[in-house]
Amino acid sequence: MSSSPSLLSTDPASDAVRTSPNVSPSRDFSGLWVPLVTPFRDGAVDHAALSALALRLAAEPIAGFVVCGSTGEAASLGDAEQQAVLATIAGVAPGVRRVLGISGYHLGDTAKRLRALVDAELAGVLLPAPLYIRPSQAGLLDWFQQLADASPVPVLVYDIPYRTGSTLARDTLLALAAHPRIVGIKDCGGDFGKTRALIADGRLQVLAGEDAQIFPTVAEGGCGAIAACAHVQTARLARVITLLRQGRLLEARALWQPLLPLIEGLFEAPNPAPIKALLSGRGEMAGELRAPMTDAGAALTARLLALDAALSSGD
Ligand SMILES: O=C(O)C1=N[C@H](C(=O)O)C[C@H](O)C1
Repeated sequence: MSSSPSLLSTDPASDAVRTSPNVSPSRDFSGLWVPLVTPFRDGAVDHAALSALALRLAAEPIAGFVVCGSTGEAASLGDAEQQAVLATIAGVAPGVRRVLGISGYHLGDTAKRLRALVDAELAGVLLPAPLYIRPSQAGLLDWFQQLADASPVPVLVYDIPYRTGSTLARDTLLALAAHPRIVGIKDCGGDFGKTRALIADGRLQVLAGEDAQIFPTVAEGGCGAIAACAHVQTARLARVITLLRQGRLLEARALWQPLLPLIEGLFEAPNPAPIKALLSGRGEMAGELRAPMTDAGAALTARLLALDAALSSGD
């Protein structure tokens, strides 16, 4: 897992693009975010494994953690469990910025949960469209505006139609960019024209939300990524983003292309089963998931372990 100087280390000047110019630090979400898995053991959250994972990743060049996102299996965690997960991460890595995933379909309840975060010391919240309902664009606009009004911290819109059932239209996102608390988007929208339009507009920070889209998104002007693959090969991924933001395309591509088989493998079964299997194979946690999630299977796990090991030995 070590990274050799030849590929990954940097001279100070080469790492100059760490944050976005002209963006206040508290509203800057650029860089590589790790949407943490939630380790389970014998059916319960394994806080020891979670602490060890957060500590390991805190030493890597990341922008922060996304807690209780889709990769964190938030849908299978009760409220008390979510709070405990957040507390564990804040306890072991207090210096690492935290974004909390908040999803739901009841506007009032979701707003209440947001208002309750006033003392949670979060960098932001990650907010998807209401699940299951499939409202009109006007309804979606209203959902995000009302929740952004209620949020005590900056909001990243989570555009993920294949999970929520709702597509956020380009004009809806551009209208949301006018809200003072909406600062960015985690882009799983599957429409690169929309991605480009948001980057060109410039008001929202665009973060790739699909692991395979990290390179094209940042190469076209996005500022980072929230990606499950960042649990492993973290320094290499962070370096790809830094190099792209510096316009060093060929160097970035040389680091990126060897990652693709691993990234593809990590999404051959529903996320987060493969990344949990890989972390389990590395001895970092049990590979347990909560129903209805099912495990990644022995063959995929073995392939992921081999790909990860080969990347690490080639650094
Ligand atoms: O947890 C997340 O946030 C991520 N979501 C995507 C998903 O919905 O599976 C994938 C991404 O790597 C991380």
